[in-house]
Amino acid sequence: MLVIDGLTCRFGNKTAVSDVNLQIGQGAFIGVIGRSGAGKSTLLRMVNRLQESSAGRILFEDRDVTALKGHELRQWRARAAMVFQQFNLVGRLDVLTNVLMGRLSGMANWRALTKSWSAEDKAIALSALEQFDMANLAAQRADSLSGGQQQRVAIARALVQEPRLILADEPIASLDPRNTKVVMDQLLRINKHFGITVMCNLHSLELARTYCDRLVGMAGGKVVFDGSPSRLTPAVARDLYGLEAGEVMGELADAVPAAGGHAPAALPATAAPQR
Ligand SMILES: Nc1ncnc2c1ncn2[C@@H]1O[C@H](COP(=O)(O)OP(=O)(O)OP(=O)(O)O)[C@@H](O)[C@H]1O
Repeated sequence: MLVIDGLTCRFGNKTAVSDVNLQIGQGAFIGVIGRSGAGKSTLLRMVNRLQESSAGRILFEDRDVTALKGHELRQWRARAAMVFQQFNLVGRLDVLTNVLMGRLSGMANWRALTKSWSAEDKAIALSALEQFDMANLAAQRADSLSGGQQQRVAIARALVQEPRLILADEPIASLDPRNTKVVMDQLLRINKHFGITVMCNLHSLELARTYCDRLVGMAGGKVVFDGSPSRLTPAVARDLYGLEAGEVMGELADAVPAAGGHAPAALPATAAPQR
């Protein structure tokens, strides 16, 4: 269980994330939705501790993640693997080495410094590539791959970190529709097969409704919707996205009522299904 308790992040006078409270059971697939600037990235980055919080706590299986330092913090960052919109691979290195980077946190210092991978680490990395039908690309430079292939390598790298949680920050924002489906299917497979919790920031509500079992809607740094995708009605979308609602709702756009006819402001955060 991941517990986010009163989590807040301020940048100077700006409150990017304000008093967020969530309880997320192991194995959930959570979509974090909301317009640009709502605080989605900051929330995910705080969970990984890439971004320090200004107030509040993060607990994972009753352990206070917000207090971790040094080796324990590095281990947490491996257990809560990030997947980024821009993949964050090392382009000049081959695919296998990029995946092996996911093993660094568990390696002895001398091995990590000299990048002398053990036979076991190589086997784990190759097996991760095989799972996604990418073993044939192991020797290719990462920057020679398409965007979709690079994101699949990044997810393989996340998987060899032996994560309990994958934090995917708009993972398909740079991809075409075909690769979007491949990458989302890959995240779903990891979620279902290994029981790894996924928290995924998504711009498209259509995708969020298709893949996620729970949606967390943010506006102005606060959670304003928390519930199952079926409860994400056009009216809720309008509250979250305003005039952009039609654009992000995809095939449901026609059902979105005309602007101005709906009460704005924050919705009450609702009791969410906990798994
Ligand atoms: N390092 C930073 N310094 C100052 N302000 C920041 C920083 N990071 C984020 N912000 C601000 O915090 C707010 C939330 O940003 P965040 O990136 O979390 O939103 P988001 O919902 O992920 O948006 P997007 O979908 O555009 O990525 C924004 O107003 C943003 O400008």
